[in-house]
Amino acid sequence: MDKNFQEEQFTGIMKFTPPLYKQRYQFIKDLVGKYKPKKVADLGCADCTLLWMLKFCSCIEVLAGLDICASVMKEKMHRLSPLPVDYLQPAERSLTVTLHHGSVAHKDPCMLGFDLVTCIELIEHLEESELKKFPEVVFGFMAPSIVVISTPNSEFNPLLPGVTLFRHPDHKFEWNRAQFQSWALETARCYDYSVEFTGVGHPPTGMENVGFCTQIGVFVRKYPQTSESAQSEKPTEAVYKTVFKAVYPSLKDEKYLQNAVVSEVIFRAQIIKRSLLDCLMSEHEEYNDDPTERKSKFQPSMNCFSEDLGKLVVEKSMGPFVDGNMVYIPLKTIFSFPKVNRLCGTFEKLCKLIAGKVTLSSDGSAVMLNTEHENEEN
Ligand SMILES: C[S@@+](CC[C@H](N)C(=O)[O-])C[C@H]1O[C@@H](n2cnc3c(N)ncnc32)[C@H](O)[C@@H]1O
Ligand SMILES: [Mg+2]
Repeated sequence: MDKNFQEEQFTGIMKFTPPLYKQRYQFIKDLVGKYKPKKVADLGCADCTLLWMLKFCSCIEVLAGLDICASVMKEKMHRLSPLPVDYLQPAERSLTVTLHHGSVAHKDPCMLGFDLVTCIELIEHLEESELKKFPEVVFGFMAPSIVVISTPNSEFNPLLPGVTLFRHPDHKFEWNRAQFQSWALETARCYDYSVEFTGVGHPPTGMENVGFCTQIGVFVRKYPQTSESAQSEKPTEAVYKTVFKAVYPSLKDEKYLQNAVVSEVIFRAQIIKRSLLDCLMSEHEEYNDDPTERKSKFQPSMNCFSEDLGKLVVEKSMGPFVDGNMVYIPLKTIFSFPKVNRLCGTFEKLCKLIAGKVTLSSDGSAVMLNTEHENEEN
């Protein structure tokens, strides 16, 4: 028996493991993993569960949902808001999530420029007049690189207990594989897409001829969109109503980048200061000399810092030192830490981001920390 399908005596209880809706969402997640789209729109997004799952895909920078029913979208849309952790540790990517109230039978410029458009269990809910307009809106107007459409495969229905006509009372139709494939092939031909058919929800052993429980068409646009074709028919009027918008904190935003860099610089400087003072104290104990005299001329060997995790190779000339009550940690040393390096990119950017936020030596080349605070803490 197939591993994701369990059945008892065929006419008895049948259930998919994982549940079919989860298999559909996982199919989309896998596709996102494969194609790495930046902008994804989910049409007929209902309670936004798929969008919520997709917000964790780090390639995605724009997520949009559309549904004709505003109340179902609003039910759990708070799940799409940033969490406290998103502010504490802003991600490197930017992410904007928007929900629109409207119909897939209408064009709206907010749906332009997407890489992937998903329509999961949507088309069978469309009235005949809406279904007629759907290809022109999705493939002609939105024209994303990839469209995924899933819909029930009616050939599987005899295996589902209790299903007489349709699987759901709101379904306007349910197609067999030949019907779906002929509609999909004609749509693909008309709008210059290729289409491949697959599905989720395997039939039980011996019943393979009925096909998947959910049939899926993956449409890929044949030619890259030219700016001319993208511009050719832009309606001036927005018809959808935006019901939700969240802009996630991101290191792409200078404000969050500055916070992250300043905290990292202070954190690194504190660690170096502590190692330096520990070295100083152990050398003092070893030689039993006058620590104040030693302190003022102390320039440690880099061995003191060799155990600092993740530190790049540091030249001896970059070494930190103590002068009087101040510890000087050269910015070059701090820049050599991988995380600081990655966040800033260039040394100039590091200097710019911390200017006015971190106390620097008069020539601006080193972070200055007071040794006094160290003693107060102890
Ligand atoms: C069966 S639900 C599928 C929900 C979701 N895609 C999923 O897979 O869990 C179909 C959704 O399509 C929405 N819908 C129906 N007609 C629509 C239309 N013309 N435009 C946009 N959404 C529509 C319904 O409100 C409903 O939320
Ligand atoms: Mg349905």
